[in-house]
Amino acid sequence: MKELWTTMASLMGVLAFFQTLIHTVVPPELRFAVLKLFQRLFNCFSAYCYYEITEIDGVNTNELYNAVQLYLSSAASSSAFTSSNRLSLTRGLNSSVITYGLANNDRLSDVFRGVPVVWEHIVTPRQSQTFSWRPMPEEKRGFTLRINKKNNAQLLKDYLEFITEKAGEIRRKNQDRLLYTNSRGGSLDSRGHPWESVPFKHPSTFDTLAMDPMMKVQIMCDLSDFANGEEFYKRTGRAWKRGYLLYGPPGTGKSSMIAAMANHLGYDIYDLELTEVNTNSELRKLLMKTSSKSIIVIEDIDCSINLTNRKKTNGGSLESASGKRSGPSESPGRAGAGPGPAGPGDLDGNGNNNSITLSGLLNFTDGLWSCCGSERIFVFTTNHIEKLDPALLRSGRMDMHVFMSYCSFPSLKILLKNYLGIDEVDIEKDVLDELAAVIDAAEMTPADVSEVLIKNRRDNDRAVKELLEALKTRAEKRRVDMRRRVEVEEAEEEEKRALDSPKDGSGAVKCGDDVEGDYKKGDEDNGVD
Ligand SMILES: Nc1ncnc2c1ncn2[C@@H]1O[C@H](COP(=O)(O)OP(=O)(O)OP(=O)(O)O)[C@@H](O)[C@H]1O
Ligand SMILES: [Mg+2]
Repeated sequence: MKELWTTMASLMGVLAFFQTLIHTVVPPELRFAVLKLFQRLFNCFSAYCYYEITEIDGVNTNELYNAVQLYLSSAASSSAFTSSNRLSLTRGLNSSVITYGLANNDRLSDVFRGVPVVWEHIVTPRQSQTFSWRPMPEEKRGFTLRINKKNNAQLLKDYLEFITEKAGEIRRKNQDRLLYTNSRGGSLDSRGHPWESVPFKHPSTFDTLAMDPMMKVQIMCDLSDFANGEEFYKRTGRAWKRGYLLYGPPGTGKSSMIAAMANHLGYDIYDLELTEVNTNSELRKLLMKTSSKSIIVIEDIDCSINLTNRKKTNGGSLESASGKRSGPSESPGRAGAGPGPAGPGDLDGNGNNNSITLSGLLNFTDGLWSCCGSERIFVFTTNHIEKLDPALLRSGRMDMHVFMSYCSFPSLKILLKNYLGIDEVDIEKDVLDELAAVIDAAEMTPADVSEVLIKNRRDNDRAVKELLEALKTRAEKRRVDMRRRVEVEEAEEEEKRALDSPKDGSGAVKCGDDVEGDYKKGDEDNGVD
């Protein structure tokens, strides 16, 4: 120990000697160059390489600096005070997340593929204000990366790529999602953007979503596979996109599922209001202005556009897909026509297709234009799947069809946990059995169940009792309705049979009867062409 201190003292002495020597012998204007020379000499003998990443690269912001800052913020928060005593804390506008950062002139160690590296955050006052078109910060900031010389350049490249990727992930996680809408119609904002956005704060997650647990896991895995599937999509030559069709009665959680998907993946949502889109080319422009890592949603697709008369619109839409006939400037007639089921899909007086068609929509989701970005999910919702054109339903078009059903017993357990904070074990056995027995017959939506639970959430016993009552009443009403319907159907059948049977009651065809005429009449009655 004593020897170490002696060596250190002599080293300090040597350094002090050299410093005095430089100050006395070397003229001030050469001092900087001499110091640089010494630094180079020192670097030759050093086992480390140093890389500087400055905040501003010339006059532009250095993206790598921002990425490193974000990456180190997560490293700093995970290793907390173990390697660094001082951390800076920030919270961005519109964000509810607090970010840790490396304090000025502090350092942090990291390990990449088993290789230790050290980051230092260097902040110095900016000395001379050089001329710039934009005001420069008063401080000069940069990160210095120290890495062992024996590690090759490939490692550095991989490490920086890893940091950039990680930073993107953190950025998405930290920022609140954005919900975009095209409710302004075709008009653009000052930046030429057709979408308006607001922070997306929907709290729905897969944990709070009441649905079949198996299906939930399947959808979550599918989403994760999609998000991590860049390599797979590249290898198989498929566009990196996925389509989901959510269908089921109102109040079964289709919109909640979309919010859960966005929160699960950290994607933005583009809520496409089809009734605000006038032409196929407008639709394409909207698509081109969406970002990757987003969910493009068309809610109530059966109500948004007349998708059934496909034959009528097919020819025209091919024209518009080629970009020759449609476009706002070429379709003034449509501009004031207003949306609605009667309008879309029709040809105008000149025979041009100046409106949005099914094939335009399919080009949007499926055709070449759908690939003008990547990592995008299309979600369509409908309450009436039977109303959709088979072209939309055929396999491969929408990758997953998800039926959002009435509240089942497993879903009920999730809602009880969400709203009342209770599990099965907290409910009396016979009440639980009654709930299980009546839930399917009641066909109550999760929205209806939630209403009952919210109303009584201050008193759990009362909430469960009221829910059971509501379920029983609903099940009984359905049973009565069903019986009545069967009776009406039977009566109608009976009446029809009585009308169909020949007056003499024999039913036999006699000579001279107009057989052909009778068949024709019957066919007409049945609506056969
Ligand atoms: N499966 C569910 N899990 C949890 N909550 C649900 C579920 N379904 C409905 N809810 C509750 O009911 C409300 C309405 O649900 P949501 O808007 O998601 O239904 P929807 O299927 O989109 O209905 P619509 O077809 O009318 O658009 C939500 O705010 C949510 O609180
Ligand atoms: Mg909805």
